[in-house]
This record gives sequence, C-alpha cells and structure tokens, in this order.
Amino acid sequence: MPRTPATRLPHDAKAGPTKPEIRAVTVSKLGLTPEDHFVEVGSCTGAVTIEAARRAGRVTALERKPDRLAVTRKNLAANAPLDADVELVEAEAPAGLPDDADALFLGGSRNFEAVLDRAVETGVERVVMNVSRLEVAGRAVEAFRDRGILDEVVQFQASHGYELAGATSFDSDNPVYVITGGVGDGSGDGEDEAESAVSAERGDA
Ligand SMILES: C[S@@+](CC[C@H](N)C(=O)[O-])C[C@H]1O[C@@H](n2cnc3c(N)ncnc32)[C@H](O)[C@@H]1O
Repeated sequence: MPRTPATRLPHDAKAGPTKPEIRAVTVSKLGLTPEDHFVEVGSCTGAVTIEAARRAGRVTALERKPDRLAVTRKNLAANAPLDADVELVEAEAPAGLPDDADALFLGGSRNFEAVLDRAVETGVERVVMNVSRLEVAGRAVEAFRDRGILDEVVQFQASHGYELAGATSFDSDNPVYVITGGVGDGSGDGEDEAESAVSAERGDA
C-alpha cells in the first residue's frame, strides 16, 4: 500500500493546527471512505481537511473566519494533488451545512448544539467532535447524550520526547476530548442504556 504523504502546513493561523497524533485518531474515528461526503466545521489551518481529502470522495469545509479559510485554501494547495472534490465555505455553522453529509467533524465549537441538531435531522452516520476545554467538553458530551447519538468519549494526552542531558525527557500537549457518535448506527440508546447501567450498579435484577 502506498505510504500516505506527510501533511504540510506552511501557512499558519491563530488557532490550530490539530496535532498530528490527534488528527490520526480523529480520521480513524471518522472511518472515511471514497464514497463519503465529509463535512468539517472550523477548518482553520486545514490540517484535518487535508487528511480527510486523502480518504473521502467529497469534502465540504466550513470556516467562519475568512482569513483562516484563506489559510485552509493555501495549505490545501501545498498538499496537492488530493483525491477528493473539496469545497470551502465561509460560514458559521449550522449555516452552510449541507444535507447529505456521511461524516461530520466539529473542530470548532460555536453553536455546536445547533450543529448536532442538524446532524440528527439530516441523519449523519458518523459525528466526531474534538474539544480541549473541560467545561465545553462536559456540555458537548451531554449534548451528544441528550440527542441519543453518543458512542464514546476518549481523552488523549500526548507527550513528546526530547533530549535532556543525554537522556529523554517529555513535553506534554494539552489533553483533548474526542467525542464520537452518529445517527442510525445503534449507538446511544439514551434512557434505556442509562437505566440499565444504574440498575446494574444498584445490583437490581
Ligand atoms: C481549534 S480551531 C480548529 C483547528 C483545525 N482543526 C486545524 O487543524 O487547524 C477552531 C476553528 O473553528 C472555527 N469555528 C468555530 N465554530 C465554528 C462554526 N460554528 N462554524 C464555522 N467555523 C467555526 C474557528 O474560527 C476556528 O478557526
């Protein structure tokens, strides 16, 4: 199998990029295939957009800040050729979200509840949201659970080794919460699951 090229990000934005280790986990959770229409909220540097464009057939990337959308565009060009048809949209989601997404990634958290509502309405199969702030992560997990679309929450924290006095010490990145779910995949049976878990803990028959 040909080796996936490294993602080049010569152009910088004020936020991002999502770190390579988190991108690897994110695209794996999204399970992208060439049949998929992948939609991203908050493309910023385009780091996730580029990796998704190597896997999905179609990519729609939304970014509310025009200067950051310009960075997405430039970094995409720096990684050409990419297999997917890529459309960049300047919009603050849920505005601008297409109705036919198979996989949705929320890298930006503005209006995330309304974005999740749209995901439910339009039946998005796979939804992944990355959050670094604790309070937002808590609200986001509740929002997935309330809509019956929560599969799992994984917290990642990578540390990078560096040489110190002939040995290896580590610099740690901030932790990131990767929340995954989706519509119609049998996930998140909401109240039923919650009730059985509580019963099991209480030792009910
Ligand atoms: C943490 S950055 C995303 C980093 C990106 N994954 C990368 O690797 O560069 C979040 C971005 O989402 C954008 N954003 C937040 N909420 C948004 C929304 N509802 N619609 C569109 N863009 C949004 C912000 O402007 C910001 O650029």
